[in-house]
Amino acid sequence: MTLPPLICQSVSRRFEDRLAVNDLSFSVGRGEILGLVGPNGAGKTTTLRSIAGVLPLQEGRVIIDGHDLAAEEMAAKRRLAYVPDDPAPFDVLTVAEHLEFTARLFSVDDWQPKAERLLERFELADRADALGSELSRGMRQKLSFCSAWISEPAVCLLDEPLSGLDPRGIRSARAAIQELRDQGTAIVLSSHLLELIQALADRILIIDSGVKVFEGTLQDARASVSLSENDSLEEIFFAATGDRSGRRVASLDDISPAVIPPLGSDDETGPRDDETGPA
Ligand SMILES: Nc1ncnc2c1ncn2[C@@H]1O[C@H](COP(=O)(O)OP(=O)(O)OP(=O)(O)O)[C@@H](O)[C@H]1O
Repeated sequence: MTLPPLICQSVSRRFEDRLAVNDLSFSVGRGEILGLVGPNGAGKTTTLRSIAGVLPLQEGRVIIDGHDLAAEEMAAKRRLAYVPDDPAPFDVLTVAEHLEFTARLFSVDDWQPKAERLLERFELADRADALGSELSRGMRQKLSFCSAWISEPAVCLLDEPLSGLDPRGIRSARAAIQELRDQGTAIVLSSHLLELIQALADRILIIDSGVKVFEGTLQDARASVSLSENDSLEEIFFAATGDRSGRRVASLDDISPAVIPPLGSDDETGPRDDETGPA
């Protein structure tokens, strides 16, 4: 039996009286990109920050590469990389020192050649000695990519990963995301760039007001809202999230697959084969 590298089970997150994420469950399989989309304030960043352990988990369960985030925090976090929407490197560390720090933290073998390759790839090699405080917005983004990639994570969370990148950086980042997927990493890719999601994601998770409104493939979504096979994710997005009065054009609930075991399941090792998501 193989568990998906990322399992989120009934995750909820409240900020005072506002429920930002509401009973959200999904999983991401090995070598799969899950596209996370939703309107402003839908709860995408809160979801990613909860999985990454940046926000303490209030309700629900997160399992990363077989490790329960609450019970085995360090083991779970060692298998996870997170590229936040606004990366903030340490002001007093250089670019090269960031990669050394990350590599040592994650016990990466033979990290130096990997770091050099990543710096070349993301066009940071000539800024290796620059301090974090000296980096532009796009350079901080590229450094965040390098730091995530060097740990060879089982699960990678990407929050608006292309923001701030120049055209060459965008091309490199897209290729790097696909290669990471091909190496078997489970990726959650959150973005408002629906063209990016449509091009890279294997499945889509649409959330609105913290609630899942759809999980599945583009084909599933098109079928459920009677769109043609040429209709884009943008059409599906509007159908799923409705107009701003809250009205949904169509319900997509019926085709959202249940892929994880119920909370409190007796089988702590996870779901049976026939209950798991894509392997
Ligand atoms: N630290 C916080 N304190 C209070 N409320 C918060 C905090 N972080 C997020 N929220 C609220 O939680 C809800 C979800 O925010 P979140 O940033 O997760 O949305 P998002 O889908 O990432 O939005 P966007 O697309 O605009 O980035 C919003 O109502 C937001 O105001």
